[in-house]
Amino acid sequence: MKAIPTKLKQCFIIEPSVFIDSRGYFFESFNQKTFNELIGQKVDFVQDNESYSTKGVLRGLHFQKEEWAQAKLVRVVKGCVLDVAVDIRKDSPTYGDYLSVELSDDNKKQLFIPRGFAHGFVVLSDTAIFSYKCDNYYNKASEGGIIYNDTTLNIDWKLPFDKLIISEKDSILPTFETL
Ligand SMILES: Cc1cn([C@H]2C[C@H](O)[C@@H](COP(=O)(O)OP(=O)(O)O[C@H]3O[C@@H](C)C(=O)[C@@H](O)[C@H]3O)O2)c(=O)[nH]c1=O
Repeated sequence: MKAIPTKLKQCFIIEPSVFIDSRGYFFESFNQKTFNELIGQKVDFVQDNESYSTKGVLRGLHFQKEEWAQAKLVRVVKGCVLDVAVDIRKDSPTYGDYLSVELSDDNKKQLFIPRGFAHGFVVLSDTAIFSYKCDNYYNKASEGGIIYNDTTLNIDWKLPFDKLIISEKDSILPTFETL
């Protein structure tokens, strides 16, 4: 397993070691000890989530506020998504920068997104199963978000806006400037 640093401090691309033989493949999708050593921090994941979406579905950009903030380790079990993490740590030199990475069942990449980020993804394949670990529990009252087409962030979602499928909740999220 490798952890590749990104332009956003504490945000890592994780590449698992995949063992292929005549039966198929095997890989450790998570190993707490290796993971904590590689990223140089101790993260205690407490909740696992999975979602299924069709092509063009965009979920995000989401975060939980203050003491309910969540670090996430995200991956794709089936299909391909463009995953986006936005640095919303006000004291960060990369405040307002975003990282986008294609995650797929083929490349098996994972993205570790620390607390203090907004997160979202768009499905590029016909369907996708998205799976992720969180280091804090879901708390509806502390949910926050940023609108996907925010003009300050100017995120390239790789699909035309008229092909996107977005929940009612996500289509009325506030702008980055209002954070
Ligand atoms: C996120 C979440 C949702 N729910 C419920 C609330 C709601 O009725 C239903 C669907 O919720 P949402 O529409 O918020 O689901 P979704 O848009 O998939 O939300 C997720 O988006 C991605 C981008 C993230 O980063 C996640 O942290 C999470 O915010 O599931 C839980 O019970 N537990 C959870 O942890």
